[in-house]
Amino acid sequence: MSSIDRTSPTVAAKTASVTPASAMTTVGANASGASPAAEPVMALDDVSVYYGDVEAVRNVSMPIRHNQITAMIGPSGCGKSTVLRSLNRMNDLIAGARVTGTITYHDQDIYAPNVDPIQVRRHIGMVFQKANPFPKSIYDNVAYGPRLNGVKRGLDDIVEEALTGAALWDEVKDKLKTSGLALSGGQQQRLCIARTIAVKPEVILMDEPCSALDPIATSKIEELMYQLAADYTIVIVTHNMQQAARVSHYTSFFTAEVDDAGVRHGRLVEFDDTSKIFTNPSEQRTEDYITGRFG
Ligand SMILES: Nc1ncnc2c1ncn2[C@@H]1O[C@H](COP(=O)(O)OP(=O)(O)OP(=O)(O)O)[C@@H](O)[C@H]1O
Repeated sequence: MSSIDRTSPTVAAKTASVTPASAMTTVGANASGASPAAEPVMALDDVSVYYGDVEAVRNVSMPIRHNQITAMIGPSGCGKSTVLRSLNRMNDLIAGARVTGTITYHDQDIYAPNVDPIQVRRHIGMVFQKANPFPKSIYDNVAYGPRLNGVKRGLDDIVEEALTGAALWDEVKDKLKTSGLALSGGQQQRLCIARTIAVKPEVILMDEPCSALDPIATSKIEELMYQLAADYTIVIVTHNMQQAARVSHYTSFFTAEVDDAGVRHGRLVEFDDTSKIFTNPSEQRTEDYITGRFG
């Protein structure tokens, strides 16, 4: 296997039911809309991530379900970003980082020796904490990935479609030649989302995409996430529990534990429907965290 196949029959049918974000505004009020029927697109099985000799995250197992939004929450340093980066092999770019266990995408091990990480990232895209447009025009930012993939024709349509999908088209359609860096922070983040969806990934990883944004720009991105979930599977790391409760269908709660040898590791405490995590979690540690008793 040298490439990654996203057309597995296991996810041929779109099974998600998406609840409008506006219907989910307060912590605990989330009707979740989690679709138990949604097939996993990805699965983590006993995943540990090391930086050199240090095991930063230990034994994580959870599914990432098709066209659902999965949030990762937990206190600082518990390994949320580390796990997120392992989902599209971004950790490969960090010297000394190593993943054990299995992460599959459509039942294919993305760390198998014959899998090309660039192919993985084509199917599993990423949006970072700080918007990072290239110092290029808005058009060229969005066209960058398709051009890299050898697309020469129909770029105008691809750019319009991606900017429309990222809820930015109306704001920029008359200034496509303007630098992406001239946009506001929230617009830059939506430009980065447009850049990501222009290459039509199936999964979008978002690492605290709103942490640098004001509340209005944040609510636009949250609304956008909900729209994107009709077509994409999204995994989001967020420090903001209300955000996790508002936007996600599933939530994984991580914490850091100190083992018998005194070494600190990130652990997945609980994974469940977001509504369950925020109203009736199974673990005391989850309840303590979401009620603000620690973290
Ligand atoms: N590039 C790296 N090299 C070495 N150690 C790292 C690296 N990145 C993260 N770590 C360590 O891995 C552990 C988990 O970090 P990570 O950033 O994944 O946690 P997090 O839950 O996302 O934290 P935060 O919420 O503060 O962003 C921490 O102990 C951190 O110091």
